[in-house]
Order: sequence, then structure tokens, then C-alpha cells
Amino acid sequence: MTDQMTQVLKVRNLSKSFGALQASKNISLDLKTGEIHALIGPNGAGKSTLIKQISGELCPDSGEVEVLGQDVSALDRVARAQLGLGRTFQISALAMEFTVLQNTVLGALGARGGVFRFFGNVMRDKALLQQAEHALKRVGLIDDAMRRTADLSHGQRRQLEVAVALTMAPKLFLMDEPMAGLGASGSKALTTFLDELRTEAPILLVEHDMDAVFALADRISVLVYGEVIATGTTDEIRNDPEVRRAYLGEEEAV
Ligand SMILES: Nc1ncnc2c1ncn2[C@@H]1O[C@H](COP(=O)(O)OP(=O)(O)OP(=O)(O)O)[C@@H](O)[C@H]1O
Repeated sequence: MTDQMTQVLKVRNLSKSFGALQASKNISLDLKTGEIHALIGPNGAGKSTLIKQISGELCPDSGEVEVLGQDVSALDRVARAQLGLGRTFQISALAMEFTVLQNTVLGALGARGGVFRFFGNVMRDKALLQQAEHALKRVGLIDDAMRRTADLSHGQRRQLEVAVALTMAPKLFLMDEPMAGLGASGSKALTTFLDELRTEAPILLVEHDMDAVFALADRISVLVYGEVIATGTTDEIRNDPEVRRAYLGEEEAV
């Protein structure tokens, strides 16, 4: 990393409670140009809750979120996405009866702010098709373009979510466990892809797969009980006694 790197995402003092449970405690972190910043922590630490507050799906009790220098705290999810905040879609966002290509074209249509009217016409739109095919090539799903989404493996659906998000040409990515359910070869392929993607769109990556995290991350933040207990390079995190005690040690991940 160099000093010239700019912050594309800044989270300041975010807090969120669900009743008596404080799921985010005064969280501050940032994401810089060209980097992958991994967010790790035990189950229930509050990783997804944090991602949802950044994407605009969940409203924090206090704190601010800045995207590309703009305070987006008052903006909804759609407005944040239009500013370039990409988010891997939940599997439920895919239309299971549609083909892989159709789902990706719908993503590309959404990226243009298009309205879904006559699907037949949409599927004849050369520019949309090219955009969708390009995204499918990048994630390694082009050979499956005509398959029904319902017939894909779990891992392939995760790849498709990334392809759909890519059609929106995001300037930064929030990814919540993209490796989940991928076999060894799937996660290796996705690791290679994310490694390349970071220069185009930096990534805040929530991931339990420690091999992927330590292979990819420029920096890691560790979240425990809603609190960031450490942020640092992979070596700093690996050797941090508090992190080892609170998280890594217990999982024997290093
Ligand atoms: N909508 C909600 N209502 C009440 N409690 C919630 C809600 N969403 C999350 N929680 C609680 O907040 C805490 C943080 O959950 P969260 O899903 O953010 O953790 P996580 O680190 O993403 O976990 P995992 O690694 O298992 O996905 C958990 O105790 C969870 O039960």
C-alpha cells in the first residue's frame, strides 16, 4: 500500500443495538483504493450487521458512512448502489427459473436504471447481452449461460451473484462470505478472481475461509462481540495475542 491510496469507504463510530444486544459498538474502519480489507470474527460477532449498515439495508443507531468522499448516511440502499457501492446479492435475489444469462441481463438492465417490461426484447438487446456475457466470462460461468439457475450448484450461484453485481460496474464492493459453499477448486478460482478485481473495485470482504482471507487481504479487521478489537496487516493480525485468544487461536486457523 502507498500513501497515495485514497479512502473509498469510511465508517465512523457506527453503533447498532437489537433490544439489549449491542451488535455494533462504535465501529470505525475504512477501505482504500486497490485493497481488500477483510472483516473476520466468530459467528454472531456482528459482521453481517455491519455490512448491512454500510449498504443501507439496516439503519444504524448512530455513526456515519462515507462512500467516495460523500456522506451517504441519509441515503437508502438503491441510492448507495447508484453511487457505486456494489454488494453481492443474496441467493434469494436470483430468479431460479431464469437462465444464468437472463439473471445477469436483468442485473445489467438494473445497472442502466432500466425497467423490466418485455423480457423478450431485453434479451435481444445486444449491449445488455454483451455486458452480461462479459461479466459471466469474468467469473467463469460463461459455459453455463443457458442453464436454469435452479440447476446450478450452490457455488455456481455464488459466482452468479458476483457476475450480477459486476454488471452494475461498482466502484467498491461489499462481499458477505462469497466463498461459502464453494469446494476447494471453486474457492481457489474465486480467490484468483477477487485478487484481480481489487484494482478495479476495492473489496470489504467478510469471509470465514481463512486460507482465502490470508491469501487476499491487504488488511484485516477483527470483530468480536460487535467491537473491532484489531486492524492490521495479515502478519500483524496473525501475531496479535488478543486476536489469537479471542478468535484465531480457538479456531486453530493459523
Ligand atoms: N434483525 C435482528 N434482530 C435481532 N438480532 C439480530 C438481528 N440481526 C442480527 N442479530 C444478532 O446480532 C448479532 C450479530 O449478528 P450477525 O449476523 O451480524 O453476526 P455475524 O458476525 O455476521 O455472524 P455469522 O458469522 O454467523 O454470519 C447476533 O447475536 C445476531 O443474533
